[in-house]
Amino acid sequence: MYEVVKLKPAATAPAHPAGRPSREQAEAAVRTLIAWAGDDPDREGLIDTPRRVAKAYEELFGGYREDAVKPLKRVFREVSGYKDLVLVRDIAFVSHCEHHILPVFGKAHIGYYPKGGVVGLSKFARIVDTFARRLQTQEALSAQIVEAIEETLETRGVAVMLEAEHTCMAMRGVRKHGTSTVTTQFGGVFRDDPDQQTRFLGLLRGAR
Ligand SMILES: Nc1nc2c(ncn2[C@@H]2O[C@H](COP(=O)(O)OP(=O)(O)OP(=O)(O)O)[C@@H](O)[C@H]2O)c(=O)[nH]1
Ligand SMILES: [Zn+2]
Repeated sequence: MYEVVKLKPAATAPAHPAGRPSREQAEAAVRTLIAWAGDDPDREGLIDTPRRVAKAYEELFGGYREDAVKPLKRVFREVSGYKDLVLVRDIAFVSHCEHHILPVFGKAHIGYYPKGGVVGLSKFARIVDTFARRLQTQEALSAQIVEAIEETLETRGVAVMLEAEHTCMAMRGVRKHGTSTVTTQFGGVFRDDPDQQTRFLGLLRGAR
């Protein structure tokens, strides 16, 4: 059922065929949800809430209007021949699950073996952020990050691990707090060589 969606990472969005609704339509939808929850959208405390929620959505889902691979296009080649593993750990992210539109809080860890040069370390956080600020499953988010890096950077291999808490499991439904979900996605030497996966996982567990 949760088949990993093959998104073209460079695509800004799998947009609705009818186009983006207007801001007024978005605000009207929030009014409807407030009334559905059981409150009066016209009372003083709530009158500006539809405007605020639409504005918050602009930010929380800004990833639909960004090109995820653009940050990776600036490559530094003068690295004295460095070709070993680069691992960026603990990239905090907030996403939203596509089933309940509730927050997912997590950390991403990204490793790669450079081939044609290296990229600025902050760029991995930018990629995570762009994909995270879309409606997601954790599996698809993991796969999209690897696919974007593989398609844009010359590497011998890319590895991604995400650890996240899904508030849709904590706040509602089964109401289990503190559950974390771990996903991994491997490309290149990490996919082909179990020893490389072990090295990546070992460095993740290593001294902090
Ligand atoms: N595989 C996967 N599942 C997710 C993710 N985020 C949320 N879910 C799950 O999506 C499922 C949706 O299940 P449904 O039975 O369609 O919806 P539901 O009745 O709201 O499910 P409950 O949460 O069990 O109450 C739930 O089991 C969630 O835990 C994710 O990133 N990956
Ligand atoms: Zn959910």
